[in-house]
Amino acid sequence: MFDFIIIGSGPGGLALAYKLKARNYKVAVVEKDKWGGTCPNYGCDPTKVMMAVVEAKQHADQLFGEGLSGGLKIDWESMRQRKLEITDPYAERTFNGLIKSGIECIYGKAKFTSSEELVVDGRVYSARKYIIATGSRARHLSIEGAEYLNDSNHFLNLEHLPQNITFLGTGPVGLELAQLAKGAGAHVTIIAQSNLKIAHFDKEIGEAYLENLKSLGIEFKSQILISKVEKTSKGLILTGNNGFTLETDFVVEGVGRVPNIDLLNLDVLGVETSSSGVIVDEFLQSSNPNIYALGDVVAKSVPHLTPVSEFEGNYLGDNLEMENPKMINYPVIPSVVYGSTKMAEVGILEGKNIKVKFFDTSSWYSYRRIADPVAKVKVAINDQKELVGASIISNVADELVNLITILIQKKVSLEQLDQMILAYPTIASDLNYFF
Ligand SMILES: Cc1cc2nc3c(=O)[nH]c(=O)nc-3n(C[C@H](O)[C@H](O)[C@H](O)COP(=O)(O)OP(=O)(O)OC[C@H]3O[C@@H](n4cnc5c(N)ncnc54)[C@H](O)[C@@H]3O)c2cc1C
Ligand SMILES: NC(=O)c1ccc[n+]([C@@H]2O[C@H](COP(=O)([O-])OP(=O)(O)OC[C@H]3O[C@@H](n4cnc5c(N)ncnc54)[C@H](O)[C@@H]3O)[C@@H](O)[C@H]2O)c1
Repeated sequence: MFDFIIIGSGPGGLALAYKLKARNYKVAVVEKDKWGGTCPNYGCDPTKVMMAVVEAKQHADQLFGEGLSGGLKIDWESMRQRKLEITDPYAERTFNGLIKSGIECIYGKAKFTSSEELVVDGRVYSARKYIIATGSRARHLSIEGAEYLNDSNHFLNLEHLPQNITFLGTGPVGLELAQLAKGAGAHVTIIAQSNLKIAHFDKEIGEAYLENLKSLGIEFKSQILISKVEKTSKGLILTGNNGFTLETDFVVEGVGRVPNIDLLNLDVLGVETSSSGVIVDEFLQSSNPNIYALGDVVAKSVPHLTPVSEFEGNYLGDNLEMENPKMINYPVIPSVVYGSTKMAEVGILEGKNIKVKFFDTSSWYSYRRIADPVAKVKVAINDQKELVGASIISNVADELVNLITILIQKKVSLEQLDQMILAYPTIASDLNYFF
């Protein structure tokens, strides 16, 4: 009998496993696929390793004629090989790390029985408490010819890059993978089912991000709902509303994700779920007191991101079975859509007594230096003169949003910032201009 069995070895499950082990509990982790979960094997890490190559080329292109000459070309096959070399060893390293720490690793598909036992590929295990950390998987459209649609995993594993690639959806999956395909030389189209906009992001910054993608040569088709995919001798034909048709070689769905709850047989334990995942309270406890959930599998309003899953894993690791557990209290959470030009957002941008300031930073020295093509920052400031939110587009938006996140979370004032010396010229040395 274990104290805790964690189902899923993604960033959330791992953070929790190590915390509970450090508290001397008997812990097991169950995994049905690659140890480490989505982020290192199929998500954040493989996409950003490949993006580094695309970024390097675009940064060089930005300086073309300004001291740089000659052209660079991206080779998909070696870019993919580099990704495999960096990310492939991760699963084995994760497994070895767990074993070395004395955490039991159980390989296979987990499923509950009515007596609160866990069956993993026919073997039965039990624990005092279980934590569901099973993440999510790509949502697939149910349309005619759906078998010709691919998800992000298929795209990232392509040995050769097709000439014409079409992405469905303008979420981060579609927008980021489209830039990898375009950077490596494919003709790329993104199809949006509604008007062109990027959900949750500031309208103006989102529009600037889409305009930048168009300037790179990515084509957009808006208000198109694809209803059929047909295979022909030349490739694929997509059919949509209003007589829309498009010939293409390869289609990638970036139409959201579904929680991995269906395999677990949660109904027999009275665990409440919705189509968005496991329903939990502010202690991450489900409607069955012996079952908790964390990470992407949870139905929640905070974003489904790696650091959020890790935060929840650490939270449970510190609070499970403590006499006075604290309620989970999320800090401000930054989100980034990557690319050479990145879009990033944190905190709030409107509200009572909040003033919004807009800066076109493309003429600032830090941005001129790298010939950043689109650089804008919107910040929100409260009546205490503290930053409470920001929306950013630039080559360095990911770094800037993290710095602003620290300022917001720690309520750093301009006076406090002025007491610090930060290396110049860097993105940090501009921070006091935003107040
Ligand atoms: C293409 C892509 C790019 C992304 N890029 C970023 C990014 O740049 N930054 C970012 O923060 N986030 C990014 N994400 C999101 C990030 O990957 C997830 O938020 C994160 O991995 C969630 O962690 P988790 O621990 O909740 O679940 P997961 O990492 O999904 O882990 C869950 C694990 O549970 C296992 N499992 C499921 N069911 C069972 C079962 N019945 N039995 C046993 N095991 C089971 C799965 O095999 C999986 O390994 C990206 C996602 C994708 C798809
Ligand atoms: N940079 C990052 O942090 C990053 C990168 C990639 C993925 N992720 C995470 O992965 C998850 C999934 O991302 P995603 O982009 O797949 O999902 P998403 O939910 O963010 O976006 C889905 C998109 O698909 C569109 N859509 C839905 N149905 C459609 C249809 N029938 N036809 C065309 N378009 C349709 C939606 O309008 C939306 O634009 C998110 O939780 C995200 O946080 C994060």
